[in-house]
Amino acid sequence: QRQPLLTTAYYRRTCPRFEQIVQDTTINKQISSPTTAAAALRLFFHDCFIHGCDASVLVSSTRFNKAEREADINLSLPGDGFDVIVRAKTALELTCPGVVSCADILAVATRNLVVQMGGPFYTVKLGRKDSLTSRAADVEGNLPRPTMPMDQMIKIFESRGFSVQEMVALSGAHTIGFSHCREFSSILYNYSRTSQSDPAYYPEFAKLLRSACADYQKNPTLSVFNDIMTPNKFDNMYYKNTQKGLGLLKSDHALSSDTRTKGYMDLYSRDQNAFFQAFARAMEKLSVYAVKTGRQGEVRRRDGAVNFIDGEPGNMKR
Ligand code: HEM
Ligand SMILES: [Ca+2]
Ligand SMILES: [Ca+2]
Repeated sequence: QRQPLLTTAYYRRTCPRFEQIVQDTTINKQISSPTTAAAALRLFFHDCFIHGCDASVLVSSTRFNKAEREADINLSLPGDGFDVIVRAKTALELTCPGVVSCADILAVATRNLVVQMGGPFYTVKLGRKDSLTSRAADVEGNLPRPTMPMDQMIKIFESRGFSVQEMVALSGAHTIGFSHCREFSSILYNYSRTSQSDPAYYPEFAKLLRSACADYQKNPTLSVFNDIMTPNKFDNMYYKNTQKGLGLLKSDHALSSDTRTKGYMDLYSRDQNAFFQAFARAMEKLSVYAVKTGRQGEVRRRDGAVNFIDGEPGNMKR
């Protein structure tokens, strides 16, 4: 696929305060809701892997269309991730109406929030257009699940041009944020530390998780930190944890035992600089993955709705 032309100067004349407005919004939002950074980072990943970084994940369902947001895997995306984008969009529409795409806001907000958590800076080029469609049916099978075989996880990344090493680097995102108990609880029982395919939980950690999640079937909102050591800091602790049996998801354990990924997990657990460099480069690459320019998309008036669909109520006319 041809790489469309994005530039860092895209809004320099049409919306010179773009960067400042997004920056003010992410800082205020992260202070009032500390879960925002992880929420936005996962939201961004789930957007980019489905038809590129085009804010398709932000679209709400209508009577006529079940949108990506309502795909099963996206139901757990927290409201704070959507809210920070809506806030920036609202401020930007007051300053430079109809100019800045939701896709650009999501890309820059995510980068800012990663940096605010202590993670590496990377350049985000601008000029993405927003998608004209969003379909829940396009999601399943195109995002990794914790119980997927490694072959399939690798395929999902490689089919989008991301190497095994880049997959491992991007997974370091699990250094922040939460997972719901239902995502890993079934493997907390009856696992064997010696079986190749079972996760090698440190026994005391498994015990802790079993008690934290004991009630999860009655209370599906129960969740735990992805990184129990430094949950609110973007660092390489995710890799150190998984090596010690403190990985949370089955996929985290798989990455540290599979021969194709283990070497990179070792490298990033030893060397935070190597991780930061690889993560920054992979995020920069992710942020331009399959983006839409020109007439392939539009600048939405609101994040949650495409501007006009024939005969569809609830959407603004052009
Ligand atoms: C490699 C395969 C991956 C799998 C199987 C996976 C799976 C998951 C699952 C099941 C959760 C818990 C969601 C919940 O219960 O609410 C989660 C959380 C998260 N994932 Fe991943 N993920 C993967 C890769 C990635 C990548 C590449 C990124 C970003 C670059 C990412 C960023 C996050 C973040 C930030 C959270 C925390 C979300 C929050 O706190 O709201 N993940 N992931
Ligand atoms: Ca998308
Ligand atoms: Ca951490």
